[in-house]
Amino acid sequence: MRIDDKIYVAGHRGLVGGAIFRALKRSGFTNIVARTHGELDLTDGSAVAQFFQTERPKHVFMAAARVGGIHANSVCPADFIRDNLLIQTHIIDNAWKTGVERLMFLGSSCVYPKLAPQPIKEEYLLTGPLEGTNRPYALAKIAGIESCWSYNRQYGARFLATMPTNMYGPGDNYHATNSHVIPALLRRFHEAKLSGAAEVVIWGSGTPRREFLYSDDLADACLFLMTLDDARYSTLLGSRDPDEFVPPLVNIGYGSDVTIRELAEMIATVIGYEGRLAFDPSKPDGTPRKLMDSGKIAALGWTPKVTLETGLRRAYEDFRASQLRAT
Ligand SMILES: NC(=O)C1=CN([C@@H]2O[C@H](COP(=O)(O)OP(=O)(O)OC[C@H]3O[C@@H](n4cnc5c(N)ncnc54)[C@H](OP(=O)(O)O)[C@@H]3O)[C@@H](O)[C@H]2O)C=CC1
Ligand SMILES: C[C@H]1O[C@H](OP(=O)(O)OP(=O)(O)OC[C@H]2O[C@@H](n3cnc4c(=O)[nH]c(N)nc43)[C@H](O)[C@@H]2O)[C@@H](O)[C@@H](O)C1=O
Repeated sequence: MRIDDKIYVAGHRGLVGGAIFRALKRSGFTNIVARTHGELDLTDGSAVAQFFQTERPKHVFMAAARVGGIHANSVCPADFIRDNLLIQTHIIDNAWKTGVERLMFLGSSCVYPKLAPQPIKEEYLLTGPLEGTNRPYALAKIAGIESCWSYNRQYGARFLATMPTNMYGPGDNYHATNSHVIPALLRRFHEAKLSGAAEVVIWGSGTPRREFLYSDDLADACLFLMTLDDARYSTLLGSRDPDEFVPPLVNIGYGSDVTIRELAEMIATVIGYEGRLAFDPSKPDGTPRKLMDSGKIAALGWTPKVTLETGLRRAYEDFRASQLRAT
């Protein structure tokens, strides 16, 4: 990627797309194109075709998707599989048709089997059943990986799929029920502190383990991969032989995980909440553990910088700023 190449960031107002957009600006990239959801609905195939024909970006970061936490995935499975299949199919196909040179598709660690051995290596994809709450979303993401691989094999495209772990950071979705665990608990503990509530209820048993990566670190990893020299980038693009199971896939994780109880305790400390923690077993736990093996990207020279404690403090500042903006 050269500094003046035209780069399209899909989903640039989201958690991840926003971080990628900021990282590109910080790194001096001058020709970034972006559209809000209102300006370009990526589920509309002809609008997407028109956009690519007109703008002709050279590189694409695909951070637009229907995204949500365990509850949103459980109650809207049709929306998650439909929108994600449509968005990614339209972008990938039009990127190929208009000669995009490098494209990064963002999947998620939920593509791996529910009971995959830990830490999860890229090669564990499709080796076992998926977790139920997010199977439709995960299957769409697996189709995205297979699409990148298929376009690489059939058309010589150079599309790469990255699988980030659970993320958090500035601009997150702080909705009380549809969000991921970190933004949800930042809100809940903050409100409990303000109201003097004696306890905060946390969904599930508190025993599932999760690996959390700060969004600016993920953006840094995405730029790192997209700016690799051709020789090293080419090693990531998957096997030419469909029987050799090497998809164009790279895990991006933090390197260690915590239980949801430990996470809640950290958030309580960051916020200064001193009441009790209660657990609600009627809510789903989801996958028991999904710690990824990020050895492939580490071997290329990338590691994360922001610790979970620092990231949680920054995320809480962002939550408070978002509250002030809303008043
Ligand atoms: N957050 C996480 O923990 C993780 C995220 N990921 C992946 O990272 C990527 C980005 O996720 P994240 O930033 O968290 O999600 P967000 O919900 O924060 O952002 C998604 C963005 O996509 C846009 N978008 C959604 N639907 C459409 C559409 N039909 N047309 C145009 N734009 C659309 C949204 O716009 P609007 O809000 O206006 O609808 C929003 O800007 C996704 O591919 C996700 O799977 C992977 C692992 C973990
Ligand atoms: C990124 C990832 O995000 C989702 O998968 P998930 O890892 O289960 O993410 P989550 O953040 O929603 O929950 C993590 C854990 O935390 C517990 N938990 C406690 N209290 C709250 C709570 O208040 N909200 C939420 N959301 N979870 C809570 C919750 O019960 C679960 O055990 C998928 O959509 C999937 O598609 C995906 O890719």
